[in-house]
Formats: sequence, structure tokens, C-alpha cells
Amino acid sequence: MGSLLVIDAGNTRTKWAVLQYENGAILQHGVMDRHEVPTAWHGCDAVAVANVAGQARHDMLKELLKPLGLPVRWHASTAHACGLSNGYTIPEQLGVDRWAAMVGAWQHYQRSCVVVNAGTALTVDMIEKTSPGQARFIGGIIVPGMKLIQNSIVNAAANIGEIHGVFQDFPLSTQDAVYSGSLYALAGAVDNLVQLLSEHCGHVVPCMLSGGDAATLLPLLQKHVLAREYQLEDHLVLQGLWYLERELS
Ligand SMILES: Nc1ncnc2c1ncn2[C@@H]1O[C@H](COP(=O)(O)OP(=O)(O)O)[C@@H](O)[C@H]1O
Ligand SMILES: CC(C)(COP(=O)(O)O)[C@@H](O)C(=O)NCCC(=O)O
Ligand SMILES: [K+]
Repeated sequence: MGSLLVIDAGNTRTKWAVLQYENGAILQHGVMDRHEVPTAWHGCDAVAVANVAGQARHDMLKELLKPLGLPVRWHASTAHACGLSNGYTIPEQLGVDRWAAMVGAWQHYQRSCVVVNAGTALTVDMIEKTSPGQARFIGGIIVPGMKLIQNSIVNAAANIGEIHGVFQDFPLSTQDAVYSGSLYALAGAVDNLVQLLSEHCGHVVPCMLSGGDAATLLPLLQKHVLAREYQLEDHLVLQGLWYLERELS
């Protein structure tokens, strides 16, 4: 098997990468911006999809992929994979993007860690290492993402229009107050769970961040608590799909 096409279909964007099957190296990657097959998809040997954007996106991708005639695996969260067990009461209910990101982070760190997906929604998930090579997803949260949280205020408050603010420690305008408040809310959620898992494990745990807003969140997270370890991972869900595929093949 030469190359694997991995697709992360989120509620805002559909991200993809062509990976070297043997080692997961990213050969090409992109974001779908129209309903047509990127040229890079031709020549792949198999496809792995993490879709959390519903049936319409599934059907669109299925149609686009059909002419390629490739084996397509539509991933879903399971109770166990790649040494990680899924603590969700109903394992299949866990968003497969969250699951793939956690698999990617666990394979990368092999340590207890916090996994952040800053997308349409911000998800913050906690992984506890239980023994060498084994870990458990012990809980996580779902928060409206940066666009949603700002739009919610704009739509609800008569005196607040479109937001084009910037982050300020001490915001002194409506624009900056809403933008900074949104960032403080999301960074605060991440901060809280890094602190919680660190106390639970008895040592500072690393935090891996991915998603469209991860780079926006990072500076605020790194601002105050210097002893923390943050890692930006642009293609975490896509890399997690590679680990999941490798285990299933
Ligand atoms: N080029 C972009 N297009 C859309 N959203 C972007 C872009 N760059 C950053 N973002 C931010 O990232 C979020 C979407 O991140 P993404 O990881 O694509 O979400 P999802 O996985 O839910 O599709 C948006 O809410 C927006 O705030
Ligand atoms: C929480 C999510 C909407 C995040 O998706 P995204 O922001 O990447 O579009 C997605 O992981 C999802 O649909 N989860 C299912 C519910 C759950 O994880 O409990
Ligand atoms: K929905």
C-alpha cells in the first residue's frame, strides 16, 4: 500500500491529507473549498474518513470518492483503539474527530495529556495513562467555538454588531470586550482541564492543540502558567486516522 487519503470532515471545513501509508508522513494536505476532487487524491490506495458533519457531508464525500474506485472506511468511535480505551458511557456517541485526535495525541505522547480541538466547537478531552502503552479517555467538554460564541452575543444583544475586535488583557471597547471575552472563555476552559488533569495525575500534563482556532488560543494559554507544556499539532485528527487505519489493516 503506497498512500492513504485521510479526510477530517468538520462542521466548518473538510480537511484532508495524503499520507505515506508505511510511516504516516504527510505528502500533501489541504482544505476542500469546492465540491470537486483535489488532484492530489488521484493515485491514493485507500481512504479513511472522520465525518462529524452529518449525512449531507457523508453523501457529498461518497459521491466525490466513487469515481476513484478506492476502498473507503468511514470511521466511528469505538470502545478501544491503539491502546486507548473510551470512557464515554456510550462510546459510539463520542465525536470521531475527538476520538481520532485523542488516538493521535496518545500515540505521540504516550503520557497522560489534554487534547484540544478548537473548531466549530471547542472540545477539551482528558487522557490518563493507566499502564505502559495503555490509557483511558476519562472525560471531556464541548464549548461553542470562537465564531459561535461571538455570533451568539451579536445575535442576542441589540447594541453589539459584527465583531472585529482584538485580544486585550484589559479590554476597553465593545469590540475588544467581546473578542477578548470569547478567547478568555475558551482558554479558561482549556486552562481548567489542564489544571484538573494535572492534579488528578499528580504532575503537570502536556496539552496538544489542533483545529482552526488553536493558534489563536495558544498565546493566551502560554501567557500565565509558564510550567505548562503546549504543543500545536495542525493535523492531529488526520494523523489519528492513520493510526486507526494501521491498527485495522
Ligand atoms: N480559513 C478558515 N476558514 C474557516 N474558519 C477558520 C479559518 N481559519 C481559522 N478558522 C477558525 O477555525 C474554526 C474552524 O476550525 P476547523 O478546525 O476547520 O473546524 P471544524 O473542524 O469544526 O470544521 C472557525 O470557527 C474559525 O474561527
Ligand atoms: C463536538 C463536535 C461537534 C466537534 O465537531 P467540530 O467542531 O470539529 O465540527 C463533534 O465532535 C461531534 O459532533 N461530537 C458528537 C457528540 C460528542 O462528542 O459527545
Ligand atoms: K447539530
